Amino acid sequence: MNHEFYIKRCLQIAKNGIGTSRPNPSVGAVIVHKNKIIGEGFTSVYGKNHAEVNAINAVKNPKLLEKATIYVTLEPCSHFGKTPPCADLIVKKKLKNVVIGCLDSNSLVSGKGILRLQKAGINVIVGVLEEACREHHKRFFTVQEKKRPYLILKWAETKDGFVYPKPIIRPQELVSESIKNNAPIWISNQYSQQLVHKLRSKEHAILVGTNTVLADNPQLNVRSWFGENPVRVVLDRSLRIPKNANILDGSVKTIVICNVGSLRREDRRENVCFEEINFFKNIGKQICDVLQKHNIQSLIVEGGTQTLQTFIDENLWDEAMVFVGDCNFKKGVKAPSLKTNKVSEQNIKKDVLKIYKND
Ligand SMILES: NC(=O)C1=CN([C@@H]2O[C@H](COP(=O)(O)OP(=O)(O)OC[C@H]3O[C@@H](n4cnc5c(N)ncnc54)[C@H](OP(=O)(O)O)[C@@H]3O)[C@@H](O)[C@H]2O)C=CC1
Ligand SMILES: Nc1c(N[C@@H]2O[C@H](COP(=O)(O)O)[C@@H](O)[C@H]2O)[nH]c(=O)[nH]c1=O
Ligand SMILES: [Zn+2]
Repeated sequence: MNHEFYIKRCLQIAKNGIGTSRPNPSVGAVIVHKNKIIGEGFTSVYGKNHAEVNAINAVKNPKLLEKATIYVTLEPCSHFGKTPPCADLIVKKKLKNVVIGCLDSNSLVSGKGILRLQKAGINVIVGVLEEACREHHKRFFTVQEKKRPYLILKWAETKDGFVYPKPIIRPQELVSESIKNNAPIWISNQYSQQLVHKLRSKEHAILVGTNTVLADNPQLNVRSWFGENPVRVVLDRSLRIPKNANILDGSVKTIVICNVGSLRREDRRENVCFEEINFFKNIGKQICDVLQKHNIQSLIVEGGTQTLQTFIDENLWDEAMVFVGDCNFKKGVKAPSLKTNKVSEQNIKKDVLKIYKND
């Protein structure tokens, strides 16, 4: 049997649950009998069925299960969470073989799911396309193993390395009424922008710095794709962002991170959660701790340069997506500097998307 072929199919369908299954990993499961797929499933929204249950329920003739193989991207669970253990269901349905992409590193499950299957006399194979499965479950593994969200840095720069054509805006240049007229200056093209919205729909939260809000008045939502808007996170050390900024409109959950002691009663707003950190050191680490507290599984850091550089300098990032637009600014706010070799590059019309990984 071609195990890699069926695990590839599991990975393909597992993509459907990214962005909706969290904090559960989006697992893919495929049931095969005599080289024919007889059932498929991926993880439902949190609290509902796991992939294995959906795949088993999809099999029209349950009698075939006893002679079938189930393929899964991640070790079947063995604990009672929101739902009963999938390993127990596989034992109960008497599946013959289980082929697993990678082990679960959740201490409640790790190795225990496999043990349960083996004790019931089921043949278990582990580690088929292991690296690809770990990559697919990167958000889940980062939270489990590093106790922080999966961190994606993202920005657009000109060919000559700028993110904005003017010097940084000083707070005194802005009065609260004027922010409504502010908008981003686009470097990347409309196709790249749509790709960014797709990316936003897959990740749990999105963060920007204070100057970015003042200069761009961003919305940070998913308008050009489908799916949920990410939780907005904004740095506002001394709470200088005007209350009429789009980011504070309460349309999605928003977390404002300010300096210890700067929050006054009158700053509080509906649907905005204020969190205090110490802005003098380890800002990135403290932000991660705040996000971990809010159970955030992944974060896109969208800029500006100072905010992105904060995460780079603390070596707190997993991947970086840099869109290089087809233009030059000659001066302005410099792009962050990343001293890592890029792993891939693709053209989006005249833009180039460079992807870096931090191993
Ligand atoms: N091309 C692109 O992809 C993007 C471009 N931009 C552009 O970038 C420009 C803004 O970039 P930039 O000026 O770097 O600003 P940021 O948006 O990174 O905001 C910087 C501010 O955030 C707070 N802050 C962030 N990190 C730290 C830190 N480590 N320590 C203390 N305070 C911190 C500070 O606020 P405080 O001063 O109150 O202490 C600081 O002034 C804008 O003009 C925007 O248009 C922005 C995003 C993406
Ligand atoms: N200028 C620029 C970007 N800018 C980023 O996008 C934010 C605006 O988001 P929204 O208000 O949702 O459209 C802006 O504040 C900044 O973080 N992004 C890019 O992909 N390409 C670009 O050229
Ligand atoms: Zn399960």
